[in-house]
Amino acid sequence: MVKICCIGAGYVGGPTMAVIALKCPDIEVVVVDISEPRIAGWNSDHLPIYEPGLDDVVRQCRGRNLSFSTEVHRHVSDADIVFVSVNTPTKTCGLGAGKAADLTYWESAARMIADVSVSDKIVVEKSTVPVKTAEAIEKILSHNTHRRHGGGGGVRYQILSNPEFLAEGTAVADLLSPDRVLIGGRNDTPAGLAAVAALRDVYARWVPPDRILTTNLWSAELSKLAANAFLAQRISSVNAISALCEATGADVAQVAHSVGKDARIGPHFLSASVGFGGSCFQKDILNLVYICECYGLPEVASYWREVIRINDYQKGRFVNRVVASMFNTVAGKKVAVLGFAFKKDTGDTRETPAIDVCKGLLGDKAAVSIYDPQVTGEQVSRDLAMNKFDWDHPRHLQPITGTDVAGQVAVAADAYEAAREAHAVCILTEWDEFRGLDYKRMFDAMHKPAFIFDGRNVVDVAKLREIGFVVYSIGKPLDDWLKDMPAVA
Ligand SMILES: NC(=O)c1ccc[n+]([C@@H]2O[C@H](COP(=O)([O-])OP(=O)(O)OC[C@H]3O[C@@H](n4cnc5c(N)ncnc54)[C@H](O)[C@@H]3O)[C@@H](O)[C@H]2O)c1
Ligand SMILES: O=c1ccn([C@@H]2O[C@H](COP(=O)(O)OP(=O)(O)O[C@H]3O[C@H](CO)[C@@H](O)[C@H](O)[C@H]3O)[C@@H](O)[C@H]2O)c(=O)[nH]1
Repeated sequence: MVKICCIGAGYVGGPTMAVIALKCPDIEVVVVDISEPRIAGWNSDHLPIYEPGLDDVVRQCRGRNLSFSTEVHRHVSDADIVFVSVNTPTKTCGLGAGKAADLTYWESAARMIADVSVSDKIVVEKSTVPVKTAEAIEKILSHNTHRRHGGGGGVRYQILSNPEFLAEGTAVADLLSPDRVLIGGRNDTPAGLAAVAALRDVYARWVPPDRILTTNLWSAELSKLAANAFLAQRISSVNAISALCEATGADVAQVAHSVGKDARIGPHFLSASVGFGGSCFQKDILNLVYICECYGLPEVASYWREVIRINDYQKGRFVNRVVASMFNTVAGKKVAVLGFAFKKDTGDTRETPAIDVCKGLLGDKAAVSIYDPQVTGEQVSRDLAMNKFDWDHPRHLQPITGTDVAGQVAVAADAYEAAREAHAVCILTEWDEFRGLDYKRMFDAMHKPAFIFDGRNVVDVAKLREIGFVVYSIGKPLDDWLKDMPAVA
C-alpha cells in the first residue's frame, strides 16, 4: 500500500489529505504535526478548523485510511510521498523583514526528512514558497543524505511543487472539484518524470486529466504567487474604484457588474469590501515583491506592492469614515462590530481586516463589542494583542507582544447584544445571517443618531435609511450626513 505522510495539520494539510484519503481508499494517509492540541482536535469530534462539509469527509475516512498523529519521525520515515504543508510566515526581523518568506519551518521539516529517511521519497511542496525553494530543499536533502550514507547511493529524493489553490469556506468543494491541480517537477530527468506521474496518478482518481497541469518546478512555484497576486489585484482594483464611486455618486456594485459583463474581464472577485484578508494574499504578494527586488526588478516590485497599499488604504479609509461621521470622535462610544473572520463560512481570523479596523477604532478610544458566529472571544483577544505577522507561526510559538486592549473590547453572544446601546454598527464579514437581521429592533436599542457602516455591502441601504439609520456602504452613493463630514486622515 502506498503511504502518504503530510507534515502540517493546518487549514491546508488537514482538508487536502482528508480528500485524498476519501478518493484513494487504497492509499494510507497520515497527517502529522508538532502541535499536540491540533492533532488531538483532528482526532476528536470538534475538528480544529471550521470548514463546511469537512466533518463528513473526515468521519468517512478517519480510522480507515486517514489518521492524525504527533509521531512525526515514524510516519515520515515510513512514507513514499511526503507532503510539506507547514507555515511559511513573513519574516519579522533580519534580512527581508516585512517581505520575505520565513522558511524556518520548511527548513526544519526538510532537515527532519533527511534525518529520518531510510527509503526513497517524493517530497511535495504544498506550502506556498518563494520561487527556487525546491532547489534549496534539494540541497538540504542531498547534502544530509550523503553525509549519513557515506557519500554514495543512499536515499534518493524527488522534489515536486504542488501548490494548493483552495479557498477557505469552500475548501472541500474546491478540493473535490478543483479548477486545476498543478504539479511542477524535474521534467528533464526520468526520475523527475516518474515522480510527477506518481503524484498525477493520485489526483487522477477524481480530477479530470485536462485539469492536471504539469510544469517545471519554477513555473509551479511562481504560478501560486502569481495567481494570488492577480486575485488580490482585482479586489484592490474594485476597492480603488469604490473610493471614486463615493466621491462621484456612482455605485460600485453597478460599476463592477457592468465591467464584469465583459467576457475578457469576467464577473468573479469584483466585490468591493473593507479590504481583503486571509493568511495568503498579503503574505504572498510581499513575498513576490521581495523576489522581484532580489532579481533587480524594482518596477515590478512596486507594481505589486501597490495592491497591498490600496488594501491598507481601504481599511484606513473605512475607520476614518466611522470616526469622521460620528463628530470626529468615538471616544467612550460603543461600536458594534459584526463579523471578525476574514470572510464568511470560516472561523479563520488570520490577517482579517477586522483586526486593523478594530485597532483603528480602539486607537480612537472606542468601546468595541464584537460578534462573530465562528470566532471565540479568546481568539479575538489574541488577535488584537498580537503584532503584525506574528499570527503565522504554530500557535504555541506565537508571541503575544502587542498592547493589551482587553478593557476596551467585549465579545457578544449575538448581533443584537453587540448593538445594544451602541452608537454605531460596523459590518466587517459578509455572514449570511447579517442580511436577515431585524435592523428595526437593533435601531430601537441604539443611541441616536444610529449609524451603520457596511464594509461588505450586505445591507439594503434604502430600507435601513427608512428605519432611520445613517448608512455608509462601501462604494455606494453617500448619505447627505456623510457628505458633510469628509474623512481626512
Ligand atoms: N490557508 C489557506 O487557505 C492556504 C491555501 C493555499 C496555500 N496555503 C499555504 O499552505 C501552507 C500552510 O498553511 P495553513 O493555512 O495550513 O497553515 P496552518 O498554520 O493552519 O498549518 C500549518 C501547520 O504546520 C505545523 N508545523 C509547522 N512546522 C512544523 C514541523 N516542522 N513539523 C510538523 N508540523 C509543523 C503547525 O503546527 C501547523 O499546525 C502555507 O505555506 C500557506 O501559505 C494556505
Ligand atoms: O470579490 C471579492 C473576493 C474576496 N474578497 C476578500 O478577499 C479575501 C480572500 O478571499 P478568498 O480568496 O475567497 O479566500 P482565501 O481562503 O484567502 O483564498 C485565497 O488564498 C488561498 C491561499 O493561497 C488560495 O489558495 C485561494 O485560491 C485564494 O482565493 C477575503 O477577505 C474576502 O472577503 C473581497 O473583498 N472581494
